[in-house]
Amino acid sequence: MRRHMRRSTRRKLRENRSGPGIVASIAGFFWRYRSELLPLYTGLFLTVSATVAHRAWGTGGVVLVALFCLVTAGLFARRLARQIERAYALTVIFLGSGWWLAAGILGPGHWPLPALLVTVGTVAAVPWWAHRRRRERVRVERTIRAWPVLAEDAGLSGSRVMSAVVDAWGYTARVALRRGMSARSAIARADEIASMLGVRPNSVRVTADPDREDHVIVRVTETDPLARPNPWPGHSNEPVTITKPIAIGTAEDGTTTTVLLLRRNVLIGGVVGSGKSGIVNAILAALIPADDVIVWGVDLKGGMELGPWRKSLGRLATGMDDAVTLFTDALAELNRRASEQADRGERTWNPTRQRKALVILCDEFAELPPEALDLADSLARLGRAVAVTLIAATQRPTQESMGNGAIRSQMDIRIALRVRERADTDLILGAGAYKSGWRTDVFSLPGVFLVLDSDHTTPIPNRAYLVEDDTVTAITDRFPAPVALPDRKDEPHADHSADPDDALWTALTSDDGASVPDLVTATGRSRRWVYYALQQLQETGKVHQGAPGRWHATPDQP
Ligand SMILES: Nc1ncnc2c1ncn2[C@@H]1O[C@H](COP(=O)(O)OP(=O)(O)OP(=O)(O)O)[C@@H](O)[C@H]1O
Repeated sequence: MRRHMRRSTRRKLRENRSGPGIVASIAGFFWRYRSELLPLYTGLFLTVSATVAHRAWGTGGVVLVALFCLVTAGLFARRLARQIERAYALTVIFLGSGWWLAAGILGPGHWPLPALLVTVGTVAAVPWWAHRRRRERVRVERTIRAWPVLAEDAGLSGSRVMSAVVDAWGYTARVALRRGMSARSAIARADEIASMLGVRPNSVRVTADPDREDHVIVRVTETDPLARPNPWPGHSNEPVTITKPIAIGTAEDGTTTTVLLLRRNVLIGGVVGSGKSGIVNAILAALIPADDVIVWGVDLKGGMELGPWRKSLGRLATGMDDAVTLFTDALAELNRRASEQADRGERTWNPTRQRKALVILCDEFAELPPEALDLADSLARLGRAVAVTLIAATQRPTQESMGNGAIRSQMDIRIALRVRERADTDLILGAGAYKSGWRTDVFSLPGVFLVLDSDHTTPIPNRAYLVEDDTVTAITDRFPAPVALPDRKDEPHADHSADPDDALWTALTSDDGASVPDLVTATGRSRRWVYYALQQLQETGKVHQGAPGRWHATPDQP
């Protein structure tokens, strides 16, 4: 890349300049390579200044100046961000001041000072020459200088780099366009910019500057941080809840990619093998431990994808008829919640352990029969207030496969993996996304995605966590789906007012636990109901018997 840029910059400069003098060329060389030549310049400066000091000042003056320089430079060096850089700078300052002190008193030609300057100076220069961040910075500076000359090749004549930030994987520059040029036309020139810079295909991303139409942000990724699979990191120590964003991968800039699922529907799209099921797995791995959510799955590949999660799913439908039944029941649950909300006089359903959010996750959404699509449409439209979330994964979310586009318009979070055609990016992310720089046709690796929602408004590539099969087994063994409490319509006792599920848990979590008669009184339900509830909760390890006849909620295991 560097050779390519250097060559074309020189060619352009030759074309633009009329006969540079030899002195100008030599000066230009020493200026251009000033970073690499800094050790030489430092050695020269030390020699000349020590010669002057030796001739002009006495020993006292030299010592004072050396001490002053040592302390001042040392204070500056301490401000460097990295410890290793601070240590290097302090060592060089110490050695340089020591040599200068000796040279100022004895004269720079006094043996062995010249030999020491050359040998110690060369050894000390090696880390400087090798320092990756310095080299990166120099390279970006050169790119910025060369930009106005090279930009013509990419159809961006008149543009200039306003600022640039170098990071571990590349650099990001803010580019001012020539007057009259729109950000959109610069965004369409990402490939030409990559060619102009001589970098890998698809390693340049151009996005609009939110503040100005005549500026764009150019991101050049030199080392792809997403090239390696991103292993699932395990659960954090924080309690998992659907009310907080969950982590599903890592962004190109090294930050964790999180999405908030509560009161939002999710569309995941991408070609075969792009990693849709991988994202579904990452979502499940993060969500399953939350005790304020129950997940129902629809997998029209006969359970191939969601089958391994069966133990942790409240329900799993693997056939067309099952899917229709599941969506019908989900809609009935939604309506039940809505009327319960109305009775309680509450506007929104706030998920708790007893009143869980419901997430319906559907792989191969486009395969659903039309009647299920109608039900899914109602769920997507009406589910937010009662904490029902629909997550749909599909290859191409066309109008037909998304219930004439009605369901697509209800999808608040759009996750786009690799697509084959540009138009498919717009199908997943929304019209105009591609032209605004949201390009996923350039992705080649499974699990690399863009996410668009109210929290993610710039097209930063991410890689989903890769959840291996044994991780799925470990999670499902540890977090089996909670068993629904029996829904028996026993006559409540006259003094009963609380929700029976809430009352049951309150009684079971009290210090002394509760006996069956206590639970009957607390819940207002029959003995049979209580026995049945305890039996189910015991099977899933949620309750245990302490003293004979007394039941306790089992504390959450670490
Ligand atoms: N985040 C990821 N990191 C690395 N590899 C992944 C990731 N996600 C998926 N893969 C790999 O890519 C391959 C295809 O993934 P997956 O089955 O998720 O794709 P898909 O889009 O669901 O395909 P289909 O449309 O056939 O269901 C699998 O071999 C999987 O191991």
